[in-house]
Amino acid sequence: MVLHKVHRYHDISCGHRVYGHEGKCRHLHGHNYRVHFTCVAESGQLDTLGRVIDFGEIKSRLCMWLEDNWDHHFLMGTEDPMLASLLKIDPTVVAVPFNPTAENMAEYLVEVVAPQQLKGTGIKLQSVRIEETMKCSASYGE
Ligand SMILES: Nc1nc2c(c(=O)[nH]1)N=C([C@H](O)[C@H](O)COP(=O)(O)OP(=O)(O)OP(=O)(O)O)CN2
Repeated sequence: MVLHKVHRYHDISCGHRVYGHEGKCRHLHGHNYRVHFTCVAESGQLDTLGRVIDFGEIKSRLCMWLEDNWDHHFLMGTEDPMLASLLKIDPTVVAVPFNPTAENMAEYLVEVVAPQQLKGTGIKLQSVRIEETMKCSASYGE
């Protein structure tokens, strides 16, 4: 099937640690993440103006979710034993239902966040790619 794809990225800064990591990533640290969103529509399914979705809608529905929920927050998995102590120190720590690797963050954005944020638009978020550093990224999607 031939698809139209539109892309937009957004930059956020987050703290995290990878609980159980064999090396230095088990320590508290942070990244300047670049999150790439890709939305799709089938050929013939563009809106009356010829768009998959307006770029501004990706910004307001997906990029702003990142800005409001993850940017300048510390992401910590609910299974992480340090979560309770950290929440006492800073209640803005965000408890996420996964170990916050780039892979799990991308999957959560596609499977949980996008269906809520794009509800009513008929648009599907096909994939997310997260650059954790300029050298390393993970993607999830079709
Ligand atoms: N598949 C994944 N591997 C790793 C993840 C991840 O999300 N998915 N995350 C990390 C850490 O968060 C770590 O901070 C990044 O690791 P690494 O690239 O090793 O660290 P640097 O960018 O500092 O790389 P150097 O070139 O060694 O300085 C680890 N792995």
